[in-house]
Amino acid sequence: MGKILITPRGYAKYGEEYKKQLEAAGYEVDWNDTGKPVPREVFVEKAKEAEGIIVGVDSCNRELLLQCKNLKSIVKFGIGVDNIDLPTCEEMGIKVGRCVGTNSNAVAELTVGMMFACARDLVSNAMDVKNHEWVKPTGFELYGKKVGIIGFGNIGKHVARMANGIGMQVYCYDAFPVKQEVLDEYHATFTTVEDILKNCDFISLHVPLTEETKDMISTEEFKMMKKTAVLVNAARGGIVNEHAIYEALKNGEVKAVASDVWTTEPPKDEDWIQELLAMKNFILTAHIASRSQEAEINTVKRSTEVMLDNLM
Ligand SMILES: NC(=O)C1=CN([C@@H]2O[C@H](COP(=O)(O)OP(=O)(O)OC[C@H]3O[C@@H](n4cnc5c(N)ncnc54)[C@H](O)[C@@H]3O)[C@@H](O)[C@H]2O)C=CC1
Ligand SMILES: O=C(O)C(=O)[C@H](O)COP(=O)(O)O
Repeated sequence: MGKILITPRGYAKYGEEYKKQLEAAGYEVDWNDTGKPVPREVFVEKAKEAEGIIVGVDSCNRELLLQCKNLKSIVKFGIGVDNIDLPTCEEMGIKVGRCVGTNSNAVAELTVGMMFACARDLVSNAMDVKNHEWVKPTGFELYGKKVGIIGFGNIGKHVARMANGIGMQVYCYDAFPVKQEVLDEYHATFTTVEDILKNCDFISLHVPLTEETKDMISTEEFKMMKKTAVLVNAARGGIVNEHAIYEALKNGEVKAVASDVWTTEPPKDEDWIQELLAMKNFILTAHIASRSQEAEINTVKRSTEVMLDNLM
């Protein structure tokens, strides 16, 4: 009997019915219902036996894949496949699937929430109040401001839709041309990354992590931004150079940075990172953008469908 390994915790929360579908198709399903990440050595041992793996952020690198002689399909429980060695999968004939669009709205809502939080110092003010400091910072409104969306895919478009509702001016850039009717639908103006960096009040990143996007925002790019700019990264750690965030905030080059992601999650215990985390105008969340009930339920359903399609 073929085995399917499922590691994301979200699957076990909502997946009873979908696990049964996989079993009815003749597979033995091993899912992670511990509520904790699967320890690496356990993941490796189980992956070696599996025909299919539904995976969140566990690394499916070449070293692992070469040991997975039965593996026919990996399905990302989400969208970003930077943790999966795609060339090795191709070489070994392993099909890789994603759950396109299932978490886009959730990520966009967190992104826009971060924009509001940065503009009005919500996190730092709430912390001040918890520390018995009744202080009143003056922030600014999103209405009428320019938002620059880099990566105009599923999430980028949801952010644009929300920005339209707020009354922001929407600018976007993508590596691929965006049709005029799509730009019209989102009241968006296609422009360059440089224009977004220099002129936008809010800059939001929604590109995958690739060789091209690694360090896309670093020291030079921060220096191009307005001193009042807010940068939000709910895409991937490594797209923004993290030491450059520290330098830019320390030197007052931008108003605030919010990130849901980090190169090494959780961040390492280094002095400069601790200093950055203590800054009032820096927000880091624990890669939670896709963690809404709605997105998790959509993703359980879709990851099951994609796995069954791939294995048939
Ligand atoms: N924080 C979180 O929990 C989550 C983060 N993500 C991240 O968000 C990223 C985007 O997700 P979706 O919008 O669903 O993907 P998508 O594939 O719909 O959109 C990505 C867009 O980026 C564009 N792009 C690719 N390389 C580019 C480059 N070098 N320069 C400019 N544009 C480029 C693509 O053409 C595409 O339009 C994912 O790859 C993933 O890393 C996704 C879901 C959850
Ligand atoms: O879809 C993506 O890309 C993501 O970043 C995932 O949704 C996040 O993965 P988990 O931490 O939920 O396994």
